[in-house]
Amino acid sequence: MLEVHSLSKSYGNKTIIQDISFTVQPTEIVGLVGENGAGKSTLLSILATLLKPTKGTIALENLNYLSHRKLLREKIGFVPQDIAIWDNFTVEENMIFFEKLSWKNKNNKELRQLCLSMNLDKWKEPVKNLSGGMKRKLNLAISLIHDPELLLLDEPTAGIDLKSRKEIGSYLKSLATEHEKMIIYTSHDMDEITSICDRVLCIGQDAFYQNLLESSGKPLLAF
Ligand SMILES: Nc1ncnc2c1ncn2[C@@H]1O[C@H](COP(=O)(O)OP(=O)(O)OP(=O)(O)O)[C@@H](O)[C@H]1O
Repeated sequence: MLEVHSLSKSYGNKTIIQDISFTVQPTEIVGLVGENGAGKSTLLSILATLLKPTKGTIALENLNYLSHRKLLREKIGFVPQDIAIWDNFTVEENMIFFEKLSWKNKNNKELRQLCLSMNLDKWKEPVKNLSGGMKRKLNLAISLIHDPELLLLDEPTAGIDLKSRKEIGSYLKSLATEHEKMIIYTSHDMDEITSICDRVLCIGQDAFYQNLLESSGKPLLAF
C-alpha cells in the first residue's frame, strides 16, 4: 500500500501542494487531475523519490520515504511526460540497454513479451521510425522491466490516437488487477480517467474538474 499523509510542497513562499493525504491499494488505478500548473507532475516526482516534500510523510509497503530511498526506487516505475528513449537504437536495443540499468534480470524473450503485451511488435525497428503512440508504449514497457509495485504515469497517452489509448488503458487495467500493481495516472482526458481509474484525486481546488468528476460517479478526493 502507498500511504501519503499531510503532504505539502513549496518553492520559496509559493505553495504548490497543500496538505494532501491519500492511500493507494494494490490493484487500484488512481487518476490524478487538475488544471495546468496544479502540481500533478510535482506530486508524481515526489512519489517517484525525485523531489523531497516540504512537509508530510510517505510510505510504500511500510518503507518510509525519508529512510529507504534506494530500496523504494526498486519498487517504483515512473514514466515522465517527456519520452526518454534512444532514438537511433531499435526497440530491442532500447529494452536491452534499460534492462542492464535495472535491478531485475530479464532475458531477450521476456523483454520482447513485455513489448508484445501492449501490442508493440516493431522489435527491430529504430525508435526514430516509430509513431508517437508506439514511443509511449516503449517508454511504458521500459518502466516495467524491473516489475515495480507502484507505477507513476504522467500523461502516458498525451497526443496519441484513440486505438493506442484504448490499448494502453486495457493493458494498465490488466496490470493492476492481474498483477496487483498500484497505478497513479495523470491525464487531461476525463473520459479516459473515468473509464480507466477506480478513484480520482483532484488537486488545485478546481471546481470545474470537481463538478465534472462528481457527475461521473467516481469516488473523488479533492484538495
Ligand atoms: N523548480 C521549480 N521552482 C519553482 N516553481 C516550480 C518548480 N517546478 C515547478 N514549479 C511550479 O509548480 C507549479 C506546478 O507545476 P507542475 O508541473 O507540477 O503542474 P502540473 O499540474 O503537472 O501541470 P501540467 O498539467 O501543465 O503538466 C507550476 O506553477 C510550476 O511553475
